[in-house]
Formats: sequence, structure tokens, C-alpha cells
Amino acid sequence: EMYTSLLNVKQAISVERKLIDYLRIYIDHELERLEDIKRFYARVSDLHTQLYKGPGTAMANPLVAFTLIKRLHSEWLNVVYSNEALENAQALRSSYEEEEADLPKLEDLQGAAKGLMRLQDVYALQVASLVRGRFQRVTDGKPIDICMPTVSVPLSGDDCFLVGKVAYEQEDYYHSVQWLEESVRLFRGTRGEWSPENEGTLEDALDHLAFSHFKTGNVSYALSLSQELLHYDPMNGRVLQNVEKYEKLLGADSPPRGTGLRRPTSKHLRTRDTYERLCQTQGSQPMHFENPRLFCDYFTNDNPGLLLMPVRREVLSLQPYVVLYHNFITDTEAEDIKRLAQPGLRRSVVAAGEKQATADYRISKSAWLKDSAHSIVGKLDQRISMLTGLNVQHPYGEYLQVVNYGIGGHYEPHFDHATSPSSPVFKLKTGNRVATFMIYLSSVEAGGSTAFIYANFSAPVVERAAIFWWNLHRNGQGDVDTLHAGCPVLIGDKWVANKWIHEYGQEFQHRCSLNPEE
Ligand SMILES: O=C(O)CCC(=O)C(=O)O
Ligand SMILES: [Fe+2]
Repeated sequence: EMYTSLLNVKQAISVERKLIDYLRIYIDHELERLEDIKRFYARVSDLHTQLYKGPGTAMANPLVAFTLIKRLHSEWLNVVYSNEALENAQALRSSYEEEEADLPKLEDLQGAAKGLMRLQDVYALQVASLVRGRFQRVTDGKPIDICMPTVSVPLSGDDCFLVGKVAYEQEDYYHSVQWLEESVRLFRGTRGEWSPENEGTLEDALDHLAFSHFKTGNVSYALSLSQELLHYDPMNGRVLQNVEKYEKLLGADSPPRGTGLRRPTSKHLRTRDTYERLCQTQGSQPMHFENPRLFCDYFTNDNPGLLLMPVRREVLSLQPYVVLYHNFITDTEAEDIKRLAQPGLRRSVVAAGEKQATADYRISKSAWLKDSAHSIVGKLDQRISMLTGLNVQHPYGEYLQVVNYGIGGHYEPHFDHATSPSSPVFKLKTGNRVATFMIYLSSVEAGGSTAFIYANFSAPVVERAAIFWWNLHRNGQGDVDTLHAGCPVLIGDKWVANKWIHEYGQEFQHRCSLNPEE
């Protein structure tokens, strides 16, 4: 699975570099082949201008007659039946096949397409802008750029066709209509131009778009698109039947009315609007100047180890208590952690009953780093321990989980603590996850904030900082206010590291209480 981690996508660049080299070799060989054919053509046609001047006299020469017979007996045959084109193509194919294991699979293509649609939804992006390589949202009737990527590409009719088809196959006509609409528009613009790389055609796009419109109740549009399709493919029986069906529907006493385009509903609908608003903006928690209890300071936690180098602490929220520790990690430490984690990165899982499973609502890869992996890991543990005053030694703290997000990678609203007694969180037999300490190992260009849904704020990715919060009340019960999410990464390569700290082992550090409010 390449699409679930940007690291893997980056590695794919070198695969394409090789393919480019192979294609260059192929083109060179093919050009040489054509040059050879052109030389033969020039030689024979030159000769013929002379021969035509006097065929009789020319053939009187036995050398001329011999070479004519030889050409017609074998030279033409050799040219016409040359294997070179095939050999060149075969060489290209076998080099390509050497890279096949490292090529993305269909699942990657579909995953990447779904990632684009997720970004479209969560950040309210206009498809027409995305197609032009821009990230725009309509505000007050005007498209406004919400970020400017350093590098961008426009999409082709075939690119849009593919995204539309992924939506179509999921019976998600809300997205298929928008993407196929762009596909049809772009294909119409390049009519007649054949591209060897394309999978879809204007006809395919019209076909899928017409049916998507029919499914959303827009029968008259479905009809006109089908008629346009028949113009190119007049004998297509299925389309002829559809046209007949659409005409009948439209001629009926009560023609169907459009249901309009509505986003497919998801099980997270209840929090979806808040989640998306928090991903788009930083939310509306009171600012530090509105609430003096939200402050910044230099923090030592009365720990001698921090006395000479206090940490800049920023209190982000009081309920739940969420703080940001700036410059928690250095650039080199962050790079080391990412490098150490790389070989162990696997598709991230979520708790599904007693087991763990992959899910569309968490798109990333992650790896667990033990302290034994490198001295840095232990050093970070120590630093976390000094700041939080908590015992983070395994099994009171889990191993460090290093996460790299993928295309539109995200983690929809969830709790870090277990909410059911059968959760795999209890496997360590050290109680529930009392606190989360998460380190931002990278920056992102846009998106990727950590959103606290009920607390109504989101923390943007601050490179080198760490965020900390309590998941449980002091009585051990889960704090619902900690419902949080990793927003989809719009532009960038987001890395975080989670340290989950458990209840047991903290008896002398973290006071308990029976008060459910604390
Ligand atoms: O990436 C983020 O901002 C949040 C990640 C998160 O909540 C998690 O990994 O549990
Ligand atoms: Fe989380």
C-alpha cells in the first residue's frame, strides 16, 4: 500500500525515473530503426527516378536487373517483416517488468483518488480549481486560494475520469458527477487527439456521467449527454435503450424530479460539520487574552533536569487540559526518529472489538520504536517523563509509535483511550491510556491539524513541538471531551510520534480522585 504513507509515494519517484530512462532508450532505438528504413526508402526511390527515365535501357544492364530482382526477392521482405520493432518493444517491456513489483497497485490508485475526494470535502475545495492545480474554496461567491503549493500540476480529462470512476463504482454519484463533469469538459477540448497513455475516452466519460445524472434524478441532462454519446457511437445498443428510457420518463405525467447532489452520509455525520470546520480553521476556543488561565510560560516542572533549559509551554485548552511544549525535539532527533522508524512502517490499524484492523478513517503507516532501537528513543522517554512527571517505561508507557500520513492521510475523530473492556489497549495489563504525548516530527504546508471536536479548537502542526493531554478523568473514567482527530494532510508530509501513557505505574505521580469532574 503505497498511498497510505507519503514516504512510499516519494520512493516511487525513483521508479518513474528508471522508467523514463527505459523509454529514452526505446525511443532512441526506434528512431534508429526508422532512420534505417528511411535510408532504404531514399535509396530505392532515388534509383527509381533514374529507372523511369528509360526502363528498357536501364534493365539492359545486368547489374541493374540483378539488383532489382534481389530487392524484390528479399530486401523488401526483410524490411517489411523486420523484427526490430517487436524487439525494441520487448526490451522496453522486460525493463518495465523488472520494476513491476514496485509499481502502485489498483488499490493505491483508488486510495489516492479517495484521498483527493476527502480533501475536496473536508476543505470544501472546488473541483474545477483542483483540475487547474489550484486549491480554492468559494467564499462570498469568489474562489479564494487556501494555499499555494510549491509544485503543482493540472489534471487531464483522463485523470478526472479515473477519480470520477472510483466514485461511480462506490455508487457515490455526488462525487462522480463533479469529477466526470470536468472529465467530459476536458475530453471535449482535446477531441481527436489520441494519447497512448489514456484509459478513458470522451465516450466513456459521457456514459458514466449520463448514468450518474440519471441516478441523482437529473434525467433531462442524462438524456442530452446520452444523445451526445450516440453522436460518436450511434450503434451503441445500451445507450440507445437508455435514451428511450429517459425519453419515456421525461414524457410521463410526473417526470422524476432531481434529488440534487448530496454528499454521501458517513457514520461520523454527527461530528462531521464541527470536524471539518476545525480542520479548515483553528476553531473558536477562547484565546489566551480572553481567558488568562490560558497562558504561556517557561516550564521546568520543578525538575532539576529542566532547570537550565526550561521548555516553552502553551496551554491550549483547560477542559480537556491540553498543552503544547514548543521545541520539544531537535531537527536532527526528529530526522533520526523518522529514519529509525522507516523500515518498520506498516499500515496503521484501529481497535475493532478485541482485534485491530485497517480502516478508511485512519490513513497512515506507523512503526513502534522500543528504547533499545537507539539511545535517542530513551532520551525522549526521559524528557517526556521530566515534563509530565509520569512513568513512561514500558509497560506503563507504550513503545513510541511513529506515524507517517499518506495522500489526504487523516485520522477521523476518535479516543486514544479504550472505551470497551475488551479493547486491545488492556493487553499490557497496565490499565487504560491515561494520557497522550504526541510529538510533531515534521511541518506540513497545509492541513493536518489536530482537532479537538467537543473542545472546539484545533492545534496546527508546529514542527518540533509536542502536544499533551489527559484522556481519563482522575476517577479513571474516559473524558469524552478528548474526542480528537488528525485532519487530512492537504499539502505536505506529516510525521508524528505518539507516546501513550497508562494508568498503572503513576500511583505516586498522578493523584486519583473520586470526583468525576476532575
Ligand atoms: O496526527 C494527529 O494530529 C493526531 C493523531 C492521533 O490522534 C493519533 O495518532 O491517535
Ligand atoms: Fe489520537
